[in-house]
Amino acid sequence: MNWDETGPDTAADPRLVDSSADGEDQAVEAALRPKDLEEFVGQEKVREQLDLVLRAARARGATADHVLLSGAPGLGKTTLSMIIAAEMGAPIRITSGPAIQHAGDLAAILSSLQEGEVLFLDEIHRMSRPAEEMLYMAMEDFRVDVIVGKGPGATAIPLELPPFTLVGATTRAGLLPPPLRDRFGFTGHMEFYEPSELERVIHRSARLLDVEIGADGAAEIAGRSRGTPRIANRLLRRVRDYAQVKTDGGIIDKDVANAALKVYEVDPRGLDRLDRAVLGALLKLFGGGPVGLSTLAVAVGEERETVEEVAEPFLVREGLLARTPRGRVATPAAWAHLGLVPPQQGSGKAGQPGLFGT
Ligand SMILES: Nc1ncnc2c1ncn2[C@@H]1O[C@H](COP(=O)(O)OP(=O)(O)OP(=O)(O)O)[C@@H](O)[C@H]1O
Repeated sequence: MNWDETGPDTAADPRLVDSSADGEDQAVEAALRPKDLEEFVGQEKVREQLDLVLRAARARGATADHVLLSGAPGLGKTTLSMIIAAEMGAPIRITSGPAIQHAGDLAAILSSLQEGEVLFLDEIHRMSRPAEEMLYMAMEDFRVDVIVGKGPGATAIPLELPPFTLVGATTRAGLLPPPLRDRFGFTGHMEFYEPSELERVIHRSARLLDVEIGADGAAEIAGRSRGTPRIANRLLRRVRDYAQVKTDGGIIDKDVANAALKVYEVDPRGLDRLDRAVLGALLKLFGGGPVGLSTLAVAVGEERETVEEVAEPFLVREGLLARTPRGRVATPAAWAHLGLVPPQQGSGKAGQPGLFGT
């Protein structure tokens, strides 16, 4: 198969393999979200542990303990928070760290919660410091002190809160200050999904979208979904479009999925045009490295941050690229993936330290 690795228009924006949600995702995701723990695919450990936490709380007639969910975007944190509310028969309020810039914003939300309500706080690590400190007391004592006035005349008015369950979500649990982390009764770490789990997600979504898909078609999409259900669902929708136009709505099999994803430039391992441009430049222009990030970014016509934050994490996770103190280095798997042969040791450019800037 002929995949183009370099070229001037390397920016694939918006990217089909980006794990954050775009407008179309948000509209469709509501329909595709599993409604209970039973329907939620994979994450066996988190599911089992959470099931115990929720059952025990229900048996006691109590509000469930606060839950922290950590993991990359698109792995199901929002979905799980909704499931927690559904399993507890409680309403849910959804907000996010960046939306709460002042302690007063948080006080307004907390004071309007109903008893037992689930408060889902996405990107909890991005909350402002004063709001975070208010949250400590709210989580522990179901109370907040609302400060009225300024300077020496300021007074704290205590406000009792109904018991509630905070579900915090973060992409990086390590960024949370320990006092906040410690106030969660349960922490679930969401892992990337196995291809077989993504196949189940795809079959389920296909049923809901009324799309006919074969086992080999689902496997083909799953393998390119970067371990992420959101990407699996998005690729399924694009393959469905292709099948609708090119095969008159025929069944999605391996060949259809393959041909569709070639059009969308998502390769068999889930790399898109930007990923392949970065990898292609590293191998073809710099002999596999080491090469500095800035040099690599110029070579693909992208910003340094785009290469570092958008392309590299997946390439590193896939074991195709390594970040070393001397610069970016391609692994043997990278050469194999692009069907190229690494230069012989000593005869080529590869492995010569400091040759390609920083
Ligand atoms: N375990 C799962 N089983 C089936 N579908 C899933 C699962 N996890 C996620 N999904 C689907 O993937 C999509 C994205 O999930 P969700 O919005 O919960 O991710 P998230 O981790 O909250 O992402 P973000 O951090 O960007 O908010 C949803 O449409 C949901 O239906």
